[in-house]
Amino acid sequence: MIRLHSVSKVYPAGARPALDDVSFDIDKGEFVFLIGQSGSGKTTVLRLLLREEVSDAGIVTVNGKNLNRLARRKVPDLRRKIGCVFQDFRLLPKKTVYENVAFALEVINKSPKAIKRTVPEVLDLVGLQGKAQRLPNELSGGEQQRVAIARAFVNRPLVLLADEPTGNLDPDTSQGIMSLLERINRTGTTVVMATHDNNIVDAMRRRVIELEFGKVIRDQSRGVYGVGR
Ligand SMILES: Nc1ncnc2c1ncn2[C@@H]1O[C@H](COP(=O)(O)OP(=O)(O)OP(=O)(O)O)[C@@H](O)[C@H]1O
Repeated sequence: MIRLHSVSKVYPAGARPALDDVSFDIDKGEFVFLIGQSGSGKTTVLRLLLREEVSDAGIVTVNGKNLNRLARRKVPDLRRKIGCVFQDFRLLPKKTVYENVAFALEVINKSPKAIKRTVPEVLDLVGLQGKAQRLPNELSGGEQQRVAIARAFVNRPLVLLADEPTGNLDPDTSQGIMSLLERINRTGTTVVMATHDNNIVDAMRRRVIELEFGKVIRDQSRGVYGVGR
């Protein structure tokens, strides 16, 4: 589903490469943690997968497409296959929960009928039944992240990328968000999550890819946060 082959990335203003000869494969349906200190390159990996950045060397492949060669007009198609969740939720503040999720379908021209059917289904899935008419600022952080996940997942993407999704949440709330991501993963969606949260990584025992100064220093199935360095 995802392949990085000898990928390097140097930002124009960057003193050293953000990624330096990084290679790994992620199969369809895997759940992978990307860990590493601040600045180790985790977000850069996610940005390459979304084609927000292009690698300087090596090949990035998503769903069989070489992103280095992907025409600009094909980028929206790629992004439709990838849902994204961030630490800071990024909801539209003046839209309700329902509208935030519906908007993700409106922009890809889904019919009003399909939207009416799908949005309540996905709000149910994330445990927000009954909160559809709330505004984001009327929700807790955990609930806001559930809306963000609903929005990312409503289009049934092949891949869900999550950049520190629990970074602003307390441990209990984080646990709930992780259960939800696991559920989404069980539907067959590949999940790649960048995180600093050692408790979560240790509890989940999923594949761990660790970066340090832009290099992969560990790639372990059923890994924990701090072992194997
Ligand atoms: N737009 C940019 N221009 C210049 N350098 C950048 C840019 N974005 C990131 N970098 C640098 O690239 C390196 C990798 O950054 P990246 O954001 O991928 O790390 P990260 O592991 O996600 O960090 P964090 O955990 O803090 O989010 C860092 O040295 C960072 O300073």
